Amino acid sequence: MLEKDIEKVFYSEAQIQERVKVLGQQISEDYQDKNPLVVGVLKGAVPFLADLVRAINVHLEMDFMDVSSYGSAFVSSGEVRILKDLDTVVEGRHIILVEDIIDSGRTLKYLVELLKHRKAASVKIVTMLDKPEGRVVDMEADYIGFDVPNEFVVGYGLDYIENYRNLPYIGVLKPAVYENAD
Ligand SMILES: O=P(O)(O)OC[C@H]1O[C@H](OP(=O)(O)OP(=O)(O)O)[C@H](O)[C@@H]1O
Ligand SMILES: Nc1nc2[nH]cnc2c(=O)[nH]1
Repeated sequence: MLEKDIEKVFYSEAQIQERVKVLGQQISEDYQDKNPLVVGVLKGAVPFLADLVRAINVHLEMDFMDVSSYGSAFVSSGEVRILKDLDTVVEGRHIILVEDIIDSGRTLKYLVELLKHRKAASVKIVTMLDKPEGRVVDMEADYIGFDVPNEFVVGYGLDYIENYRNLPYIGVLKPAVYENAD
């Protein structure tokens, strides 16, 4: 079972779901008649995006991008590459970028600049988690679920070598999990 690998829960399923509802209400108020394009950043944002769009009560469209910036399991390489681009034309659209976490800020900085270059009407960021102590570039989200300390977190989309994304809560792994990894 997955639970046995968890050392500490930072945010429970109930806390997350309650927070997602509030974010959805705020976004609904801010985006009336704007038909935003909600852009999920694969893969980590998928659980959050799935819950968030169902808490938003305005017309919207969805699309996805896949970018890679993580050199190893824990340390960002600093270089962002597009693995899957959007299918939608961005020019003139109000973009809501959905992320599971902002850590160094490099992924979002790259994406925001790209979308502005493509002449988006506006670009705003919603992230479930913000890790301010991890920041190496200047980047802030417009809507934030929760802050987390400078620890490697998993769950609710966040992985450790592709595992634990399906946990409905957010926490940290027991040290033994890392010790037993190859
Ligand atoms: O602020 P940063 O330091 O750039 O880190 C944040 C990014 O790192 C993770 O993605 P990852 O590249 O691990 O891909 P994944 O979503 O597929 O797990 C996360 O989902 C963010 O996209
Ligand atoms: N799983 C996971 N991925 C990240 N990407 C950037 N920071 C983190 C983190 O704390 N956990």
